[in-house]
Amino acid sequence: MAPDTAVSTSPFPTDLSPVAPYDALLLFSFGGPDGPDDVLPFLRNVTAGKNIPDERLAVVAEHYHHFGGASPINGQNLALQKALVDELARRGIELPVVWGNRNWEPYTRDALSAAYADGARRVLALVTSAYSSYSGCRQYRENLWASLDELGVDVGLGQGEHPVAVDKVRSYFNHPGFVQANVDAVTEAFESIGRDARLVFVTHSIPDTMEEASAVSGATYSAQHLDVAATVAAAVGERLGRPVTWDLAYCSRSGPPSQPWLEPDVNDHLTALAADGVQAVVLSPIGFISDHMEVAFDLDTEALETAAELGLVAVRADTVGTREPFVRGLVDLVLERAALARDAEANGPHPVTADVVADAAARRVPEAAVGDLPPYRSVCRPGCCQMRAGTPTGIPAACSTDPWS
Ligand SMILES: CC1=C(CCC(=O)O)c2cc3nc(cc4[nH]c(cc5[nH]c(cc1n2)c(C)c5CCC(=O)O)c(CCC(=O)O)c4C)C(CCC(=O)O)=C3C
Ligand SMILES: [Fe+2]
Repeated sequence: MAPDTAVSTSPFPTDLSPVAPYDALLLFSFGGPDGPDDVLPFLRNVTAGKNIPDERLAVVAEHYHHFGGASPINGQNLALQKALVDELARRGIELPVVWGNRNWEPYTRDALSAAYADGARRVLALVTSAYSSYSGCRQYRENLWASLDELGVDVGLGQGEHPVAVDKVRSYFNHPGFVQANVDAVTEAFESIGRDARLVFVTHSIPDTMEEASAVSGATYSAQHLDVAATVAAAVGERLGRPVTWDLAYCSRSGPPSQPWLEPDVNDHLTALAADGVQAVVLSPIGFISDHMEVAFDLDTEALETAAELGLVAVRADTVGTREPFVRGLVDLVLERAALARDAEANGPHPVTADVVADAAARRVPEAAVGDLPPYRSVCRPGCCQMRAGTPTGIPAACSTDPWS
């Protein structure tokens, strides 16, 4: 117990709004086509400067056309935006929530521009990806920097001068809210399958080079998933009253076949499990927060078809979507990031910007995490999550101690 005379170091002073210094929250997502005419321009946006073969693009365009040319992701982001607004209101917190995307309308720049016109000068970005890697973190931060640059020019500033300052909520893969919502969803899937089953966690594959580069600010992309998977599986086992056997598999590989990506592919893995005598599987898409195209097509269409062909009984667990523990956790993360910002302003750079904060007690603001890994950094390190280790992209990125790395 701290002595009574101790100076209060509460990260949540009562004289300030709990979200100060922020005046807007940016729900920051990938984006997806709204109709058939958007599919090709959207895919061009996504793959600009990437080494994605034309054949792969034609295949992915078909996935979208299979669903009428519209991605489910935009409706899901609107639902999450509404859930965040409701949860903030329930707590009596005033903070407008704007929605912007990297690859489709509403674009990041336009969302920031609207927030700026409404008076916002300090914006907090919440990315719809729970894990850290080039695709899940840095690429969003690069888009943020470019968008802020354009907005600066719009309002009469020069290139490199930003009218709004933006911070980012840390990668939240091991936050208790995200983990709890996954535990609930997987438990429900086991209850619905009503028999013993292998638990197969699934996430987006990435190139091996991107996996290696993801180590700069902490555990790698695959290590982050393995930690969450172990935590979720253990909690589900406790709920069911028996241990659960699990694996991690990958979906949605692209890139040329010559380039190594994380494996096993979920379809290959199901084939191997069936050959081993496994009869039933629960697929848990822990790599994704909503049922967007990777889930709707790569899992619900393709992987479930593979399972059926193999004679496997298979159920796909829900993504966290707008589940209550998840949304509550996101708002907790917003308050935590605001407390970190206030603390940094009052007491100098926060330890989150230092190299190692292994000891939870040494943190001036408590940051919740479950599993074996520490909470992820709120401010990315120089060179964090490049496309490949040791090869700077040369593209500036916001929300880092070194934007130009
Ligand atoms: C790690 C990761 C996430 C999870 C984190 C996060 O959620 O952000 C994610 C999410 C998503 N990926 C999406 C769509 C696409 N991703 C592509 C391509 C790629 N993804 C990659 C990685 C990831 N992607 C990578 C390494 C590539 C290769 C090219 C590159 O380095 O960029 C391509 C091009 C065609 C193809 O190659 O498949 C498309 C169309 C959508 C929208 C879905 C919808 O519309 O509902 C979402 C949410
Ligand atoms: Fe992707």
